[in-house]
Amino acid sequence: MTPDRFQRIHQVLATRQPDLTVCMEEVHKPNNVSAIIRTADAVGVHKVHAVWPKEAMKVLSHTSAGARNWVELETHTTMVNAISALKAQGMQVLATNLSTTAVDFREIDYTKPTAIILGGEKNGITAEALALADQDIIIPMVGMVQSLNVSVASALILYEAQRQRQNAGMYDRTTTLLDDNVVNRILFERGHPVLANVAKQKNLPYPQLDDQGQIVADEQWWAAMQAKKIKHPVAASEIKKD
Ligand SMILES: C[S@@+](CC[C@H](N)C(=O)[O-])C[C@H]1O[C@@H](n2cnc3c(N)ncnc32)[C@H](O)[C@@H]1O
Repeated sequence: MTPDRFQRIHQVLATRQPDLTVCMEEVHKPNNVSAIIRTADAVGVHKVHAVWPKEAMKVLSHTSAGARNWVELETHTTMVNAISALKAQGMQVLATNLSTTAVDFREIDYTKPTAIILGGEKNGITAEALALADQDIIIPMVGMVQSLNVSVASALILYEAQRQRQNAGMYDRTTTLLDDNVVNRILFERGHPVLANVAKQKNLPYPQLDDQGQIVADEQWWAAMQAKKIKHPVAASEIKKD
């Protein structure tokens, strides 16, 4: 990994907001999923959540957009599971809902740990998710059309969150809030993609990286690589043996 690339990844990770996320409830159109993930990346969301309508969506979502390489995706089998996981992380859960009781999305304090639930294209958010959420929010509309596209709605809300967090200095960081193990994994997968693929295919643990993002292959890791007869030329050149 070049020093420039390492610096760039480092800067991106420093501005990640682990306590801001979206949860897609049965959003099924790949272009919408991609657009939501792309906006999430742009405002510094580290991980998005989803409950997919069909099993097949899992594969689809994993191959959707370039931004998917930078934003983690956690899938849940039900909204009950998803919302309880988000609440367990201390997040306020906001349900985007086209109802008269929902509050204007700009009235919310997004500097608090926040998860935004987005509903499916056809049916919107389910009654189950609404019952579990802490608050309904709405983007006011005065036109003839009843609703916005779900990815547009997510972008408007995420950018309001970004604006508030920027004003609060929450992006002015030089070190990341993410866990060391998560940072190590991201730096390895993004900084050494060929070798990371080999490690994934061969089911090998990831090596530790030094403070410049270079691989430090300890004896055990090196032995595991040798045992699997890994001879990939890039792999060999990327490893700094202890
Ligand atoms: C196309 S809309 C779903 C419309 C659906 N017929 C309904 O009644 O909810 C898809 C999703 O986009 C989001 N959305 C669209 N317009 C919105 C608005 N004005 N306020 C808040 N969320 C909105 C919500 O997450 C919604 O579930």
